[in-house]
Amino acid sequence: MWKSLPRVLSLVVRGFALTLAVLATIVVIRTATFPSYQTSPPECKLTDPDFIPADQERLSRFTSAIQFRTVSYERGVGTPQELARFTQFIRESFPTIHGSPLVRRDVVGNYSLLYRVDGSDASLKPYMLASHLDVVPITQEANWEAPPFSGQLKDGYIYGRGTIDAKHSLMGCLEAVEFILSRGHRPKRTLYLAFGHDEETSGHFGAKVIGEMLAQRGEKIEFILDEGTPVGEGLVPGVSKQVALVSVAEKGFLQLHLTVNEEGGHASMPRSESAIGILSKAISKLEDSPHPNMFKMFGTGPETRMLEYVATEMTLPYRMLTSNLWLFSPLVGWVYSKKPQTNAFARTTTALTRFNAGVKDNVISPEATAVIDHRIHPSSSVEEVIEFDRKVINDPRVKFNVINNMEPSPTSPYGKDSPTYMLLQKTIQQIYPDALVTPTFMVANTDTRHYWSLSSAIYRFNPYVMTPSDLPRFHGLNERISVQNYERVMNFYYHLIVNMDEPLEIKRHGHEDEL
Ligand SMILES: CCCCCCCC/C=C\CCCCCCCC(=O)N[C@@H](Cc1ccccc1)C(=O)O
Ligand SMILES: [Zn+2]
Ligand SMILES: [Zn+2]
Repeated sequence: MWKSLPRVLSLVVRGFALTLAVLATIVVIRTATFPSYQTSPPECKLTDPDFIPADQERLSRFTSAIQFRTVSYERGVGTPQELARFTQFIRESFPTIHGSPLVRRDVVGNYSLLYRVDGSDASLKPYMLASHLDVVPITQEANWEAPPFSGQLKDGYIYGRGTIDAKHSLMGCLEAVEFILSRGHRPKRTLYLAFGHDEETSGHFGAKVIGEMLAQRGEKIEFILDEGTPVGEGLVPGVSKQVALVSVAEKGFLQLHLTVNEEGGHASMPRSESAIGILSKAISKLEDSPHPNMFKMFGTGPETRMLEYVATEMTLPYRMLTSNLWLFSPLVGWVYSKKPQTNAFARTTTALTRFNAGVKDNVISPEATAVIDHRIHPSSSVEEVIEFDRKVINDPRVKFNVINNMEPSPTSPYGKDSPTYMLLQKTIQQIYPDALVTPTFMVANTDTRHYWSLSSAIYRFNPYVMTPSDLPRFHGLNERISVQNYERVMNFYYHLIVNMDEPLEIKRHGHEDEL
């Protein structure tokens, strides 16, 4: 028996070497032949009259919009007077829209705005551009480089709350429609503009009512475009070109309230465990036990499709990994888990957002509460997340209460078989001729959840460029947009509206059919 050992070992080594060689060959072949999902940008000239300049007048309108403190604090707690002033400002700033016989304006839920621009061909389904009037509150005001409600122009940037979330798209859409109507053009297809007033606190009194109103009218919408993912520069690992990230889906969310009630009493005679201690252990277990990494689970959802769309444009090591996700998805998953902004694409996230307990230094608190904010990966569900958390905490003294939840959204059509996605791609390439375009999903949420019944084609995209260092500006300090980006925003919506005059059909040219 011992005599045959060298032979057996040699067979094992050879078998191993052969397997490696076969795997390496497949990897190399797939890397070399991986299909490109990118199309060349369309011909277009971005010169007057096909261009909206960010001139003094338009910049000043945008600056003024930033100066309205339309803050949403909690659900149902906003700034009604500011909203009323802001909607009046909008009415006065866009006289052509507000005087046009083609435009119907409805005020919904007291402050939200719904415009309908009547197209010339009533047989075409309308489409909808969405944004919101409200903004989140300011933190650390003293640390801003320019006052947060100033709209101050500094070194080519306009500073202020709402500049990227989302008064840019609100004003950008209005500027585009004003521009088109003032040139005497009537769009072929009816267009809705839907601007909620409480998106930042879940859209319950704004977008939800708009959605219900349109549903009641029996309106079916060709496609909806809301705020969303940007044109990333340095955001997608391994890609140096700009990548326009078009979100075709949205994570779900689950806001959980955890409570522990225990006996309180005098701090001089503590029991071995307290409400605070029990809850602290529970939430630290949650933080230490991330939800499964979907790449590592050989995911096939939008998290992998997004990468495949740009695979051929990646640097060689990333290109090799991405062209061979069948083998390397665990490794890619590991890479993605290293940064918060990429980790959010890999899994359901867990954020501990509130922790409350105690009334006095020498009183043992009888109660401790915490809020957990989960954003649910498209391949998971609310039930799965609650189940996971219960197992991890494994302590019946911790009571669960669901505050707010939403299942991950349906996925909208994308790729060459979707005329609306391709129309978005074409418009993006008119503004960003060098950018790649890829479908992805939103890691945060938008008002579009109130519009699911209106359309099966819902996209979330912000037509401005963002770098990794810009991401903390969302809801954070020094929110700002460059003048160049604001100009691109206006022109993106303008080009989109013009492009919507063309028939929506699947266009196939030669070898692109093969993809
Ligand atoms: C691998 C690719 C990496 C790319 C990274 C891209 C990073 C994403 C960039 C920007 C995304 C920003 C999205 C901004 C929109 C935020 C909208 C928002 O804040 N919505 C609220 C809505 C809400 C939800 C639940 C309760 C109340 C309000 C939110 O999501 O919190
Ligand atoms: Zn927003
Ligand atoms: Zn926001």
